Amino acid sequence: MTTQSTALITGASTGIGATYAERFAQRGHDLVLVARDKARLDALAQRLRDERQVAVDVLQADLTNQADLATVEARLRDDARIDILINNAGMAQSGGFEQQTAESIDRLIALNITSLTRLAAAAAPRFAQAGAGSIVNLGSVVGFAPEFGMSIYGATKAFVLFLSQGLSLELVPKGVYVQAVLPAATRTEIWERAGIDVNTLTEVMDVDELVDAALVGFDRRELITIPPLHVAERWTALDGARQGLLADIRQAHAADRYRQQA
Ligand SMILES: NC(=O)C1=CN([C@@H]2O[C@H](COP(=O)(O)OP(=O)(O)OC[C@H]3O[C@@H](n4cnc5c(N)ncnc54)[C@H](OP(=O)(O)O)[C@@H]3O)[C@@H](O)[C@H]2O)C=CC1
Ligand SMILES: N[C@@H](C=O)C(=O)O
Repeated sequence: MTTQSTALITGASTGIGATYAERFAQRGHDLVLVARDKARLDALAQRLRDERQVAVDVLQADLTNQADLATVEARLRDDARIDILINNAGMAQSGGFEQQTAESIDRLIALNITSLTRLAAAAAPRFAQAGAGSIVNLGSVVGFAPEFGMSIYGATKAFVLFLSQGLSLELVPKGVYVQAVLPAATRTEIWERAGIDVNTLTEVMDVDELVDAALVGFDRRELITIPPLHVAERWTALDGARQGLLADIRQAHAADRYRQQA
């Protein structure tokens, strides 16, 4: 059986995921492409087989469906050729918090949080056992921006950042690389799917540029890759301030500002 490195990419039928598929095929990786739209997946798979002479499997799955998610989990657990997981599938939020329904909330969290976490959990033990493997999680700068107005979406992306930092601390000592990629507005269908005209946005990055930048971070084994952040020190300062806050936590007693004056 071939030991060719294989990348499993979720949300691979279009946008960032489809671009990751192009790039990893160019790099000679075999692929497993996951999404709901089988026709688009099949067309991309055949083109990449023809153009790049790599093996491409299509795994049609709705990652908000428990049975489909379990199928993809099993593939990650059982297929030893897969050593890269691109946890990319995601959706944005349509409307404000008050316009959300139980179903829209459940769908957003099921895709952006549950499926991403479950797939990382399916891959991590085998990667750790092998002492190798990469897990790439697609977050968003919106995870830093409650001002953006997509409160649930942004919260899902803040989750992705936190999870990636935690997984990196746990898995890097076992030889597993973890990367969180945080794009800003990037020209894909996600906007139209959320009912937003991408052409109304002032600045939008081309998807090829986003993924190529994310892969620079991947090749450098960077933990947090924020392609649109031109002042890298902003992130290091933010994360340093976070760690400073933790250092100032005194758990035994409430801070003076919360203590009733006698
Ligand atoms: N574009 C942007 O501005 C930004 C995007 N991101 C993040 O990047 C990631 C990719 O987004 P982007 O490429 O822009 O989005 P697109 O909407 O262009 O693509 C989303 C992909 O996810 C798949 N997908 C959607 N729902 C499901 C589902 N229920 N089950 C399985 N697959 C599903 C879609 O395929 P199908 O419909 O065939 O299932 C598609 O392949 C997301 O996590 C997003 O949050 C982060 C910051 C900015
Ligand atoms: N997907 C975009 C918001 O809809 C983003 O994360 O910027």
